[in-house]
Amino acid sequence: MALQWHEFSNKETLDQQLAATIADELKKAIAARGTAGLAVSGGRTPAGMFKALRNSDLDWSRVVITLVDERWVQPDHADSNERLTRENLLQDGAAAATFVSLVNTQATPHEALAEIEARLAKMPNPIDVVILGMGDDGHTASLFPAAAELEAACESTALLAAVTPPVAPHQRITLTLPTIVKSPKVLVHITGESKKELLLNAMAANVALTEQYPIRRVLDQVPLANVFWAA
Ligand SMILES: O=C(O)[C@H](O)[C@@H](O)[C@H](O)[C@H](O)COP(=O)(O)O
Repeated sequence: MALQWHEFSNKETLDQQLAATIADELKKAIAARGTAGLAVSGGRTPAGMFKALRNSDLDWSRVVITLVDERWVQPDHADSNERLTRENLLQDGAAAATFVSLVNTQATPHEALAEIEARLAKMPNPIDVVILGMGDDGHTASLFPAAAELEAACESTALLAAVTPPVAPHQRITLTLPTIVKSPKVLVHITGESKKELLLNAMAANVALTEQYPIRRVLDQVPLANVFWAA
């Protein structure tokens, strides 16, 4: 595991540079195999980057986009990561991309897993580019510390797992840790001094404590993780 930090003087520059990096990786994948897969995070951090990425000059019709994780709400809900992605990324040029939704109308993600896992047959495997966020508790994707399903989601051979966060709202569906770390390009997108400090603490923590920090468990298995950060 190695971390490469990319620090920017403001969030706008970070968004543009991260978008340019993602676009380059997607173009390389399309040139190599004719198709490219991208998994994006939700939450508050990515909207500006999505807006910068959506006009990148690439053949979006060859790109398959999904989420790293989704809250178990319908796509018109204010907390939906799909809604965030549709409104901010799947517009302009990127409207031509194929989007794979991670929700259906079943009551829980646990019941829906098999159907949604089958949808991901459209997604290149490994996923060419995975963008991770990080929560204030050290979670990434929906790998939450102390969740009952955490160990299974860190060891599963499936693409997806259902997770019940101990504190955060909504049940979740998430890429499993093995699915994330199989990607050749894992990019971490975080902002603010407290997240920088948290990530550095997680990476420095004694290995016995790493279960408190799912982000560390993921990055320990990535040969080179690039962190994009601005205050
Ligand atoms: O659905 C989600 O909550 C995410 O995909 C999640 O893993 C997110 O990346 C972090 O919670 C950071 O969220 P913020 O960007 O809102 O701080």
